[in-house]
This record gives sequence, C-alpha cells and structure tokens, in this order.
Amino acid sequence: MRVKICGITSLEQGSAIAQLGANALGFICVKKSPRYLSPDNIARITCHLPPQVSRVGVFANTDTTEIISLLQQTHLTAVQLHGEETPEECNKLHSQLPNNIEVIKAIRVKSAESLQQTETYAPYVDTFLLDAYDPQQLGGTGKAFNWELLQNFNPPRPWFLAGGLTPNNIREALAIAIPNGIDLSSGVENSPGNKDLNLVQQLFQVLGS
Ligand SMILES: O=C(O)c1ccccc1N[C@@H]1O[C@H](COP(=O)(O)O)[C@@H](O)[C@H]1O
Repeated sequence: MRVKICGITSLEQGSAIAQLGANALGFICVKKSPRYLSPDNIARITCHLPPQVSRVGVFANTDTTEIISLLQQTHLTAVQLHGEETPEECNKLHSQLPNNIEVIKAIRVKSAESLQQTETYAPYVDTFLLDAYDPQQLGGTGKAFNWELLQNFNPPRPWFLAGGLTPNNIREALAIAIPNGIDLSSGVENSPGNKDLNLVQQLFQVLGS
C-alpha cells in the first residue's frame, strides 16, 4: 500500500519519515497554508530523497504554467490538485506534463454524490485522493469524513484515503475502506509542518501488525 505523509517542511524529517517506511511525501505549494514551502526549499529536500519515494506537490487552483514551472525547479514526481480544478483544467495539465508525472485529483467528500465526481475526472487524472470537505479550509483540516460511504466505492483509478487519519483510527478506516494508499498530515504532527516522528513510527507499527 502507498503511504503518503504530507506537509513535509524539513530535510531531516522528510528523510527520517522515508526511512520509517513512507513511499510518498507531500509538499504544500499553497501559499496561504501554514505548511507552505517555497520551491527552493522543496528542491533542497527532494534532491536528497531515495528515488523510489514519490514527491508530491500539493496545489490548489494554480495556473498550469505556474505548476509546470515549479515542477521544473523542484524534482517533484506528482502533482496533487486540491482545489476546485475542473475536469478541463485537469486535462490541460495532464496533457502538458511528461507521462512520468502523476496527476492526483483530490475530491473533498461532502456526501455520497461527491464520489460520483470520480467518473467525470477519471479520463484526465492518474489517481484520486479523497479528503473531508470543510467550508473554511481546503485541506490539512484533521477532519475525517463518513468512511461508511466508501463501502462499495470502486473508482476507475487508484485512490488514496485522506482526511483526519491518525495512528489511532487508521485500523478502523482500513477495516471499512480498501484504498490503494493512505495520506496523513495533521494526524502525525506536533504543529503545522512539524511532524512527530514518534507518531509516524506508531503509524507504521499499526500498519505492520
Ligand atoms: O495541509 C495543508 O495545509 C493543505 C493545504 C491546502 C490543501 C491541502 C492541504 N493538505 C492536504 O490535506 C489532506 C488531509 O490532511 P489531514 O490529514 O486531514 O491533516 C492531505 O491530503 C494533505 O495533502
């Protein structure tokens, strides 16, 4: 299973988290987030990570040209679109990126209807990420959604489960849903952008048991 830890802001923590077992790390490129990291700082971290670790840039409603320019500066291997990007915008970005760059579309789940969006977006993205909906914040909310909605969820692309996941609730989540990957941010941190390595270690212990 893919395990993505998002909101990495330092090389020391990124390397330690990869060492503990994460195979994807996320870097927040949304300027108003407390976890925002500049392109220069992202590049300083990504160039030292093991090659098998996916490096995901998280964007929200960012212009395609800006995303492509940032990818060229940072050694990112994936783009997570976490805003109100339309299927047309996803198509435009996907068609302009090299095939080895993964496009992940976040769907913020309000109700069962939200899940139907995966059918519309599927031709234009590689992967989905399901997060909780919050009217105030785009992501990193620490809020979970109703996992029971996922019982018969079988989307046309691989998908990550995100939103309020912690070492304490991950077992319950995975007993209900069968995602291809999980994504944790605030559930494994001391404060925004400062990850708690003990909690990350605890997560891998639970996943391995
Ligand atoms: O983490 C942020 O600050 C953030 C800002 C803007 C868009 C997305 C963001 N984070 C994403 O939110 C989810 C879930 O986070 P949490 O585990 O509930 O804290 C995760 O996919 C992050 O990539």
